[in-house]
Parts: sequence; structure tokens; C-alpha cells
Amino acid sequence: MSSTPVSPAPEAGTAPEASDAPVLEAVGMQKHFPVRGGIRSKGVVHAVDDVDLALYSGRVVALVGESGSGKSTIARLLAQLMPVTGGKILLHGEDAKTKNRRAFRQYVSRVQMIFQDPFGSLNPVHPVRYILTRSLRIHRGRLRGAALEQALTELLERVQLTPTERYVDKYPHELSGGQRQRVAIARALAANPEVLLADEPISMLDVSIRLGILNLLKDLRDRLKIAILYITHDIASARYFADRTVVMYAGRIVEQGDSESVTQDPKHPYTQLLVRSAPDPDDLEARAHGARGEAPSLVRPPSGCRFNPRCPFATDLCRAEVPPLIAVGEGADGQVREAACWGYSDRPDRPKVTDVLEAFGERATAEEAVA
Ligand SMILES: Nc1ncnc2c1ncn2[C@@H]1O[C@H](COP(=O)(O)OP(=O)(O)OP(=O)(O)O)[C@@H](O)[C@H]1O
Repeated sequence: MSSTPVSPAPEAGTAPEASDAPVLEAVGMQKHFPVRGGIRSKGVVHAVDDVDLALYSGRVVALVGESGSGKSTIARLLAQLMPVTGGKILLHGEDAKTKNRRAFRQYVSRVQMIFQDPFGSLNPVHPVRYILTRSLRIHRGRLRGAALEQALTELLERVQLTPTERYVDKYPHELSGGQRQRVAIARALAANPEVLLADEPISMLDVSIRLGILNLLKDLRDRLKIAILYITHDIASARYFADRTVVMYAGRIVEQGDSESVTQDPKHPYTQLLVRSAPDPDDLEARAHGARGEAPSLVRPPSGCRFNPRCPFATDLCRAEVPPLIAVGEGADGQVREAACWGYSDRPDRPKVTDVLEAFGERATAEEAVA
């Protein structure tokens, strides 16, 4: 799928005031999917391991990483579309594990998801009016008559589908991709959510309208103080839109910090590869595969750091022990930045991490010389 950046403009997401406590939090979250072959289990896919993540009111966190790194699984776990294998999800500090149907409904109202494909996520046989009033009735049960009509108009205005009468009786196929995504966002807003989990909300849209959708989400962050998780392959859009950026590799967090620092001065060798290869993510794949084989199997992930088979700096330590998130200095927001790389530890046997592309370049030159 294409991940062309929405804009090369280096405008970082402005950080609005945020309350101190997270709205939604994952603590040590883990998801292992069983792999079945015939009757016997053939092990598990380690899709997500030891993930801690906090979403704050009026803040955007971007989750970036290549395909299969576990981003969508994290969103689906946070939406409670499936159970965690380990760890906890906390909503306002309380275990969100659903006790009954009513509690689950309340959770769903507060934590809404927006999907990649706005056409697939909207029922094609119903017009916009039906799609939105249905959501309003589900989440704000008592609305009827004029009040319902008013709420419908407000939703369309909120997502800038105006004049509203132009859109309200249209069917999804009569709308453009961007307009359909706006309807999908309006449907999520009908629940008055505190959290939006946006799983690649712009990647299927035409490049020319991506920025409009990100600006709409920014507006919701700022005006409604919604906490947003923004999942993307495209690190340039994370810089534009997100206050914080969390980088995933093979089911684990490898780096996190304010978006400006992570994207402009990446510390983890994988993030360096991701950033330096932007804006063409295919180039990343080509470099990474050309340099060092495939992304790892998540059924038998590499021991130690999961990036070690592709890392030009990997040592025995990297192959033996999982690196914890290590402080790598202060970010542009004054908060501590972290990278899960032994190169930043004070271990005497640590790898010497420098510039990843230079390292790959040196290897290529050496290989050419041998050939
Ligand atoms: N229901 C499932 N059963 C088995 N394995 C699964 C299931 N869902 C996801 N996986 C596996 O978990 C891993 C993480 O997948 P996930 O979709 O979360 O990655 P992603 O980073 O969102 O990728 P993409 O950007 O392509 O959507 C992958 O190896 C995937 O094949």
C-alpha cells in the first residue's frame, strides 16, 4: 500500500495542554496468535510483546513501523475487539477488562476506531443520514425528532461536510474517498468518544486529500481534546500530525519520544533506516532486504533484539538479550526520549552504533571489493 507523505512541510503537531493522567493506557500488553496446522498447534505468532503506551487528552501519538510490526493489533486490542494475551488496558486508571455487556458498550462509546478503508467500513445500502442517526441512537439513546436532526447536522458540520443538505441523503458510493472518511469520522464522533484509534486513516486516500483529513483530526484533537492514536507507515505524516511518535519493530517498541526529535534525530538503527529512507518506503524495504534478508518470523522471533539480523552493528549481546527502553537524552518537548538498543547502554560489551546507512554503504563497498 502506498504511504506517500502528506506533506514534506516540517510542521510539528502543536502540543495543547494535556491533563497529567492518561485517558487510555496499555501496560505490558501482549498478543500471541496461535498458529494451527491440522489438529496440533504449531506455536504462536508473537504479534505484540511488552508494549506500554499512554494516550492523553488533546494529544496525538503516532504508531509507526513497517507492515506486520503489530500496529493494527495494538489498535484492535485497545478497542477490545479481541482479548490481550498478557498485560492490561486501563481507562482512566481502571482495568478496562469488560465485566458485562453494559460496561463494554460504555467502553466502546469512549474508545472509537476509524479504519483504513472508508468504503469497506460504511454500509453501502444506507445513506449518510441512516449511518449517522443509527450511531447517534446507539450511543445517545434518548435523541429523537428535532434533537436528533440537530445532532446529525452538528456531526456533518464538525467533519466539514457542508452545506450539510448536500451530503445527508447521499449513499457512500456517491461520495469521494475523503468524504467517505469524513462520514466514518462523524460516525465515530456520534459516540462522543474520548479516544480515537485511527488505523491508517489516510493511506487509501488520494494524496491530494490526505492533508485535509489529518487537519480535521488535528481540529478534533484541539477543539474536543480527543486523545488520538494515529497508525501509519509514513513517518513524515507522523512528524506533521503527532505530538509523540512510537516506533514498532516486529511486535516491540524500539523507540519513542516527541515526534520532532524521533523523526529528525533517530537513535535506534531501525528508526534511522525508516527515517533516512523516507519519503519512499519501498526504498526502505529494498535497502533492508538487500542489506540483510527478510523481516523476522514472528513465530520464532530472533533472540535478543528482534532487529539484530538486519542491524549492521549487532553484537553477541544484541543476539542474546532483549534490550530495554533506554533513555537517550531529552526531546524537543523536554521529556526523556527512549530507544531499545544496547548501543545506548553502559554495558562494556555494547555495540558501537553510528549511522546506519553509512554502515550499510560501507558494507556494500566492501562486498563489491571482494567480488
Ligand atoms: N488474527 C490473526 N491471526 C494470526 N496472526 C495474526 C492475526 N492478526 C495479525 N496477525 C499477525 O500479527 C502480526 C502483526 O500484524 P498487524 O496487522 O498488527 O501488523 P501491522 O503493523 O498493523 O501491519 P500492516 O501495516 O500491514 O497492517 C503479523 O505477523 C500478522 O500476520
